[in-house]
Amino acid sequence: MSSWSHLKHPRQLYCRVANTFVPAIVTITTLTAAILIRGAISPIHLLLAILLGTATLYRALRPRTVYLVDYVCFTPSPNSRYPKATLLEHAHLSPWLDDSSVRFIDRVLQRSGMSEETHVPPLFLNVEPSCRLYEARAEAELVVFSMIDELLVKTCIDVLAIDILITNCTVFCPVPCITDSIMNRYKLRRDIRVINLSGMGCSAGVTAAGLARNMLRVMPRGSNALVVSTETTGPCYYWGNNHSMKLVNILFRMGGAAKLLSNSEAKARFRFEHVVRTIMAANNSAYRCVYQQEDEKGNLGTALSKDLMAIAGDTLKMNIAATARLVLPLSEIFKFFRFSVGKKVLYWKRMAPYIPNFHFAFEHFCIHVGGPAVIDSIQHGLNLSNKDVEPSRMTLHRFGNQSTASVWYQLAYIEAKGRLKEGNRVWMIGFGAGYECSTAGWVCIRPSSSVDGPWASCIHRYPVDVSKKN
Ligand SMILES: CC(C)(COP(=O)(O)OP(=O)(O)OC[C@H]1O[C@@H](n2cnc3c(N)ncnc32)[C@H](O)[C@@H]1OP(=O)(O)O)[C@@H](O)C(=O)NCCC(=O)NCCSC(=O)CC(=O)O
Repeated sequence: MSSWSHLKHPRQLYCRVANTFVPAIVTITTLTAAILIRGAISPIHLLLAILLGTATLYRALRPRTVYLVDYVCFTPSPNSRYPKATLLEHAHLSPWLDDSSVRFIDRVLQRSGMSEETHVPPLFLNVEPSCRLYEARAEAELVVFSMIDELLVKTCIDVLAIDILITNCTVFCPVPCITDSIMNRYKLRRDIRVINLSGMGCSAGVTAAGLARNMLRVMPRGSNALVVSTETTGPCYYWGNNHSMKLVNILFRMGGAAKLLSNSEAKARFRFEHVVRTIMAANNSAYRCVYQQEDEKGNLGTALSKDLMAIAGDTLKMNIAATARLVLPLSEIFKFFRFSVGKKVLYWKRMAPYIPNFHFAFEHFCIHVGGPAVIDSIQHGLNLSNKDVEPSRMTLHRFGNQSTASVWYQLAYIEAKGRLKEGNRVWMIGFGAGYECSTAGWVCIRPSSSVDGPWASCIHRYPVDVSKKN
């Protein structure tokens, strides 16, 4: 297949010609005609010709607006349900875990804010889930392929119309990579742009969407990007007794989200407004606060530092400073600016911290489901109400920490509750290893007309009261 083979596709061919060649030909012809006959026409006509040419050229070359056509969240099978009692029983039966670890698992499970209905892959039904490569691959393929199948049906897109494929998965990075498995299964075109992100933690889903946006902004109109975000839980399993590393086994669950982005508005449900990334990896404690390592016995796992909440709060503050000027009205920007100058330039130590009111900019908030303490910390940091963080708490309750996909389950929750209206603005806030905070703003063009996806069978039971810790 040559690099032009996709142009055999009539829609692609039409878009390429309409977007690239027609504006260029119109511009060149107009300017040439104007120059050739400039003696015969008045200066005003010449000026108009130049203006028309410039406008046409600007329209052809300006960065394009990017849209979300639709998204799908992985719906786990009821067979993969993982009650807390199963995890605890396995901990009791495990020959490797000491009493302190079993007590720790029990205590954190009770305070995790999670229900009895979260999901894991079948290998977790073993007392010690030793994950081999084929099992990790099976988990990744189950989640990724079922989501893409559903997304293709939902959006009615031909696989040959996909121009960009981006996947993100932190821990499982096989050879060939997940993008190659997708290309192999769906027989995607050879000339598409393919990117596989790994090691980037739970903010990578927002990062991947931002990357797709940047690419679509400069591609021919009508280009499409498939972005697939997941985390495989099997390879994350930690066998040892280090509590900070054990937390991952307790909080993380199976999940994923697939999204179709496009630079054509046709069929789009959301407009992608902005993306802001704040990366704190230059700071040592931020760099170490989500850290893959081996414990003293050589067991591989990822340690979550007790400082994580404070670091997440600091990273969010920096992200807010960059996001505020993009989304807030001038009055709020001015108040925030006055606070920043007072605090940082004039050193007014007793000045009360000013938290911008983001309700001026967004109607809905999708905050990464790191754990109950992470959600509490962000709620406090942004001065949000319990209603604002309800999608986050309910997603944690129903599905656990699904890493990078969790913000999409929250969007699905808001839609399933019928709360998303045309013109509503959504703020997605992802946190992840690095330490990184990636935020994205979306405007709803068309809310979902039906309740489908992961909340379909249980939305009538939500919200539930999670304030009482058992
Ligand atoms: C773990 C919790 C559910 C515990 O709930 P509470 O805070 O209500 O209870 P608590 O403070 O009494 O803590 C219960 C016990 O857990 C211990 N504990 C808490 N955090 C710990 C940590 N990071 N390492 C080791 N132990 C820890 C406490 O010391 C206590 O032990 P003892 O009983 O011995 O006193 C909560 O603290 C929480 O949500 N933590 C955030 C988890 C987290 O880091 N999530 C981010 C995942 S990474 C992610 O999503 C993004 C990404 O990076 O990619």
